Amino acid sequence: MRFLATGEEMQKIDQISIEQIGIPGLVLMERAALAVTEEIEKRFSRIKTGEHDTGRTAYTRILVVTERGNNGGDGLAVARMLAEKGYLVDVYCIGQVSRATESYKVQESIFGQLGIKITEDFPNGEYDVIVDAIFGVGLKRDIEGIHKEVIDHINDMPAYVVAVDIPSGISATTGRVMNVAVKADLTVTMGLMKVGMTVYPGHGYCGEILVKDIGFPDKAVDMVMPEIFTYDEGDLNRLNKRRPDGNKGTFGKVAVIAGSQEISGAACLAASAAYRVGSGMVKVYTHKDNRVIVGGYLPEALMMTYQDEKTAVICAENACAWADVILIGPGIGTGKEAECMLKTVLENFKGTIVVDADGLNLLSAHKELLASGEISRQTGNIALVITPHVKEMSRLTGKTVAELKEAPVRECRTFAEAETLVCVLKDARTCVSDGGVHTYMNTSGNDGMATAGSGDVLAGMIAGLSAGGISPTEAARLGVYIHGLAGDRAKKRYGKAAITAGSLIDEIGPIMSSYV
Ligand SMILES: NC(=O)C1=CN([C@@H]2O[C@H](COP(=O)(O)OP(=O)(O)OC[C@H]3O[C@@H](n4cnc5c(N)ncnc54)[C@H](O)[C@@H]3O)[C@@H](O)[C@H]2O)[C@@H](O)CC1
Ligand SMILES: Nc1ncnc2c1ncn2[C@@H]1O[C@H](COP(=O)(O)OP(=O)(O)O)[C@@H](O)[C@H]1O
Ligand SMILES: [K+]
Repeated sequence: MRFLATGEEMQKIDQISIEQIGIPGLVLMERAALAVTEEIEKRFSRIKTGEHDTGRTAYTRILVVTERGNNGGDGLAVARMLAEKGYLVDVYCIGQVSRATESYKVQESIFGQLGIKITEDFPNGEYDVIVDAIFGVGLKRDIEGIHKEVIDHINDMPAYVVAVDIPSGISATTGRVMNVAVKADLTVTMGLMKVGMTVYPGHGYCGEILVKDIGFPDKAVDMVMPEIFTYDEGDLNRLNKRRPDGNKGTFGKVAVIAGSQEISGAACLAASAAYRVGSGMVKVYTHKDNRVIVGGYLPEALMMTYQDEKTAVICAENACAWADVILIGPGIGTGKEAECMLKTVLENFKGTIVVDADGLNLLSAHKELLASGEISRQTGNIALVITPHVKEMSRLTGKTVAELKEAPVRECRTFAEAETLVCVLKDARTCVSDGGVHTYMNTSGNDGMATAGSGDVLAGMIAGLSAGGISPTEAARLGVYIHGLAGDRAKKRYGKAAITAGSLIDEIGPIMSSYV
């Protein structure tokens, strides 16, 4: 588990490290600069290769662009370190002298001692590398005037761009482009990954991202305790180990209420995904027209079918009596039969319910259903997990898609807290909240997963993990994380464009195998 810091949280960590714990700011700055310098050295040697036969030595030319904040201070230290190593370095500083921070001034005075010049006009030369040290986490408002001109100019140049801490112009908190932003090839960020570099559009401006430890003490991070966290591969050990003496009842029974007269695939995908995360038994409740298709796709699935409202309710009642976890919604439509089944499940089931897709559209149209079982949810006896994408969330909350995209973490958490449920707000970066202080933000996966049925697979995975005995919140986080990893494996195997929902299911086993 690793924290992702907002701009404000990172500045607090900085401040506590320096002012309360006593680590000198310049020590942190030198370590930040060293980290950037080393990465440039790895990629560009001092003398350019392949140009010896011209008869003269060609040196790598580097332009460092700074403001007079501490990000600029990092930049000056990078310029000095590279110049000491023999690179040809020019430094261009924007900004008023009066705004210089103390650490910037120290770096500037070292420059004076060494006789390195800082220019106050954008140099005309050609550069191999540009180091962007204009703004870091201190960026506050939209960028205008000379700063905008300089950033536009950097983006027009053919050089390789290295951003110090974060590309200038990206909000470290929201990932928003503050009017204009540097498009980096590499971003070397200090201490913690920033939220704004994880979400879009910010992520798209970072290029390759490296997080460097520059000595912020854990104590400072613990004192701030950032609100957002993500998982990496080490977190797969949160999965339950399978019991060698277990039987199919031990590993959980999942009811998948999915599909309708017109739709059969959703039930197949969700049920199959529930099996692949380890469920002992999966029973599909679907329209009778789907019996042959589901049976053919997944002979392992148990099945019960309905053909009208009355038999739909019987199906839902059977699921309530049989299952440990019920997934309801993929492809069920929004007709009377679907509505009756959802109502029956929400009012009667005493376990974890996962509601997806059409189930969510029905909830939007019948908000009173959200209240059924809320008291039992408050006491922790049962749980409700919802998996809306932003459009479905918009229908549920009445907020616009733009409003939700502006603050997905806040919206996800607020809704989860207000309705006592686990909310999985799906997008390119999916958030999971159970209303608690900390929100999970997923960082696995890729745009190849924007393919029909991908959400059905996720819903089946969450239901299956939860039936295996993992708490609903953890099942939602791990489900989202593994779903993304499956997307990343499928991307390597087939290429992004060729990923299908079915190909995601095939990747689940290898991901889980070493941990379960
Ligand atoms: N405190 C320290 O000594 C350390 C700071 N570090 C670096 O310092 C950065 C943060 O430094 P600062 O807090 O000084 O801020 P920045 O260097 O990010 O920003 C510079 C200044 O620009 C001004 N500004 C903000 N938005 C503007 C806009 N739209 N147009 C014009 N001016 C604007 C702000 O007033 C700010 O003081 C980090 O990102 C990191 O790179 C790290 O080196 C670690 C150590
Ligand atoms: N650009 C993207 N990057 C990463 N994951 C994505 C991206 N676009 C979609 N996804 C993921 O794919 C899934 C799509 O689910 P959903 O919208 O419900 O599709 P469907 O209804 O077709 O199954 C979600 O888990 C979502 O997070
Ligand atoms: K920067």
